Amino acid sequence: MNTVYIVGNGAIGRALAVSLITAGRQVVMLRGSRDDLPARPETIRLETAEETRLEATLPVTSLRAVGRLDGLIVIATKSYANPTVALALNEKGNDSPIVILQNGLGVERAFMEAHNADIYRCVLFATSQPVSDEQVRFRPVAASPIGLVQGQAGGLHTVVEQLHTATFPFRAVADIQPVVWQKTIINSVFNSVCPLLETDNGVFHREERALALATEIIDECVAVAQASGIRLESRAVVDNLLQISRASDGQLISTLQDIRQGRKTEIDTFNQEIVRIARRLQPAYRVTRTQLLGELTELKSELSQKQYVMPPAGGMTISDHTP
Ligand SMILES: NC(=O)C1=CN([C@@H]2O[C@H](COP(=O)(O)OP(=O)(O)OC[C@H]3O[C@@H](n4cnc5c(N)ncnc54)[C@H](OP(=O)(O)O)[C@@H]3O)[C@@H](O)[C@H]2O)C=CC1
Ligand SMILES: CC(C)(CO)C(=O)C(=O)O
Repeated sequence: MNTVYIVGNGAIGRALAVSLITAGRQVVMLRGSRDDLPARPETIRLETAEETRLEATLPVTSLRAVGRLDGLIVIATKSYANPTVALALNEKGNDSPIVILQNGLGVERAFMEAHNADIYRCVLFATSQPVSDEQVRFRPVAASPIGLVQGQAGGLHTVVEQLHTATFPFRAVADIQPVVWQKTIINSVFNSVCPLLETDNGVFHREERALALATEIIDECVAVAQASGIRLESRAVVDNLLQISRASDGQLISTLQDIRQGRKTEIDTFNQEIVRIARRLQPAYRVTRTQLLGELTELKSELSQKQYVMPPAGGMTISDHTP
């Protein structure tokens, strides 16, 4: 049986690990951000849509501690870690296929530059969030599509079979790029507007003005997608945004959680990547709303990392950030 190596012991990586182990597959979890941990078993509980709880114990070690990886490699880290993770995999002389389970445009680039292996891209139609140190709440919305971005198309169905379970479903698609664009445009709206308004994902189906702003951003980004040869219509993206807004009413987007906890965000692979692509077009496209929202989100993240503190009675202080 082929081992599935999951890099990134976060909300998505853990949900995938439990779904695979409880279906009888072989899994090793590789920590992406830590290389100082001894190998040890870890028990993870998964709360799924039907309120059923699945539990699995799996080996957890660090990416740097393992030797050559012979199996299927799944990348479930945050995308800003990709250059470092791709380099660490490259140092192992690795040629196992890689599947990238991340949001964002161009997130596969670091792996394509570092590896000759087959590289697949998945667009996640699921939400997953930690409930405690051992427990994750996971909700699949639909089977997550996987498509080839580098290498031989013949392996796609085998890769999907290796990852697909009833708990965390996947499906093969011939062309993943339109799906990547649609989801990235949706992320460019959710992951900037919600953190800036300090509100939950439901705002677009509740508030007409928020939906009007979302539609303007979507129109800007769809024009860039179409000029880049991607078949995508604004109406379909707006409908999908509204579905997600209704389904995740009350939930806080990951970017807002990242900002509140002083962590980096993935906004560079959403708004800012679309801005870069728009600039390279001949003639260049202007995506002013998308760009401004991306820049404000980046700035908010930077300020939170510098630990600006807003005291309750107004006036701002800057806390001492001596490391
Ligand atoms: N959660 C969700 O509902 C959804 C998530 N996604 C996407 O899935 C991907 C994974 O997200 P999610 O699991 O929620 O994220 P989490 O923050 O829960 O986990 C991400 C993992 O990334 C690793 N990581 C973070 N920083 C670094 C670093 N500097 N170097 C190396 N590794 C690092 C850590 O792995 P370790 O702990 O092993 O060190 C961390 O656990 C993201 O691209 C996200 O946008 C898409 C749709 C929905
Ligand atoms: C757009 C959304 C909210 C859909 O799950 C998402 O991608 C996320 O949770 O990061």
